[in-house]
Amino acid sequence: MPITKRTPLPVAEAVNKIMSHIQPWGIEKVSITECDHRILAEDLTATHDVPPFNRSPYDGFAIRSDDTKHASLDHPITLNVVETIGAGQVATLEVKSGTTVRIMTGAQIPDGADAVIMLELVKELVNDNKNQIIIKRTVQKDENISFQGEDTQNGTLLVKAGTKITPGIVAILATFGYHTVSVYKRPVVGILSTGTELLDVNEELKPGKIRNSNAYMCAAQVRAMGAEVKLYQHREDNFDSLYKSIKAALQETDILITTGGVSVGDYDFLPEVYKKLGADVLFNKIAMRPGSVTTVAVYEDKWLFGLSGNPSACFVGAELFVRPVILKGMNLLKPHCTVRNAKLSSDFPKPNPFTRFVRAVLSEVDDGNVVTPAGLDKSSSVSSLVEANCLIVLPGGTRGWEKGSEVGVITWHGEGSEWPWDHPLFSKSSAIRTVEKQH
Ligand SMILES: Nc1nc2c(c(=O)[nH]1)N[C@H]1C(S)=C(S)[C@@H](COP(=O)(O)OP(=O)(O)OC[C@H]3O[C@@H](n4cnc5c(N)ncnc54)[C@H](O)[C@@H]3O)O[C@H]1N2
Ligand code: MOO
Ligand SMILES: [Mg+2]
Repeated sequence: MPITKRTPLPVAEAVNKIMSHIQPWGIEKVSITECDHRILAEDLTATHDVPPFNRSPYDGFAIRSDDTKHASLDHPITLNVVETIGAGQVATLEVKSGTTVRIMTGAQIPDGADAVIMLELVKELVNDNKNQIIIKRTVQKDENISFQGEDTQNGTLLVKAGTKITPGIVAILATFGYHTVSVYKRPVVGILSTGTELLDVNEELKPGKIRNSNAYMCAAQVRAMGAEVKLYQHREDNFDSLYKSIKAALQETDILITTGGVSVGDYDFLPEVYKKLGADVLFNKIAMRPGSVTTVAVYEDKWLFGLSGNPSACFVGAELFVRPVILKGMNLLKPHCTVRNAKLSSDFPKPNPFTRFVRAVLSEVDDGNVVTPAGLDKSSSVSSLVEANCLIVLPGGTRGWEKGSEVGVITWHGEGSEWPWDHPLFSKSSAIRTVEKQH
């Protein structure tokens, strides 16, 4: 018989419990071509100045500015072109008074030169078989020179460990010669859906059956979190087969997410599976909606997430609880969902005995953020997940919220947050009337 008596834990305590069990996933070296979106396990410090030498930002002529001191429309000056260099070439001659080196963008400024004049601003001619230029204006010392170190100086800390690698960071890696880089390992996350009613995506509907959407949804969420997914064939609600499949999956995964079978029904076998495994169940009831039956357990050095079978509850469980385990284990500085504040665009009249996470659409308007509940607010809803880009967080013990209320919002987009739960995000409104908390 399933365990029917459960004590709901406040969300903050549930997240806290999880955080105190997280171990780092370890470090590995990966190639610069394979490091996108990975989390840096080392600080990136400039190992030389950028640019490493003074260079020309234009196609033009490297000159001595002093030569142009008296140049004007009425008194043009003439310089002899002694050499031509492109980027990657270094001049062999020094620029002496009366001479110039034709220089292309990116080439090192030749010795003797202290300025560059653009091609368009000179007149070129050949005189007596010699290439010459005529300049009709003065050029200041240091004009049009990109100086060594003006971008970055040797020794500057550019990116801290714990940062997600972006294309810009890849440019930094390449600039400083990192063909491999230390990153945090990605945990292998197994996903195994349970339910006799489940069909695979390629199967036709049959009476009483539905297609398994949770596994594919969770896989997409987990990949977006940067972990590796191992998708298992869904299983029927049969204790022996579930126990065997879960035990086997735990051999090859760091985290095993199951969906469904975690509540108190006759065919909800996950609680018994945890028992037989001897897993340490951190909690099996949370004071939240949806996803109140979300169960998290640790077994040896593995994690078991028993997410609800209801699609929206499953989605919320993954964002709230799986996300920080994956990301904190990679030492990401901000492993939780991003936190925002917004104004509610319409009444939300439902009472909230538990903290409620309402799927919603957050949009920025001129005078701040506005948030609108998305679609059917039932934990079984799948359609409300289409538009939703955030969850409104409504504290437990309230009877409903009026349009215009300031509410806290969390979103899986954005930079993440360090710890969204230790201060109330939430939400002031004259509309709140508190109710007795129900368990
Ligand atoms: N007497 C009680 N009944 C229920 C309680 C309770 O406290 N007492 N809790 C309810 C809540 S809240 C939720 S949420 C669900 C959770 O149920 P389970 O996690 O045990 O999930 P199942 O029973 O297997 O399925 C629930 C629902 O979701 C559908 N489902 C399951 N797997 C998938 C999938 N992979 N893809 C799409 N849809 C899936 C399933 O067909 C059911 O409709 O329990 C309530 N009951
Ligand atoms: O766990 Mo249920 O999703 O609270 O409805
Ligand atoms: Mg059930």
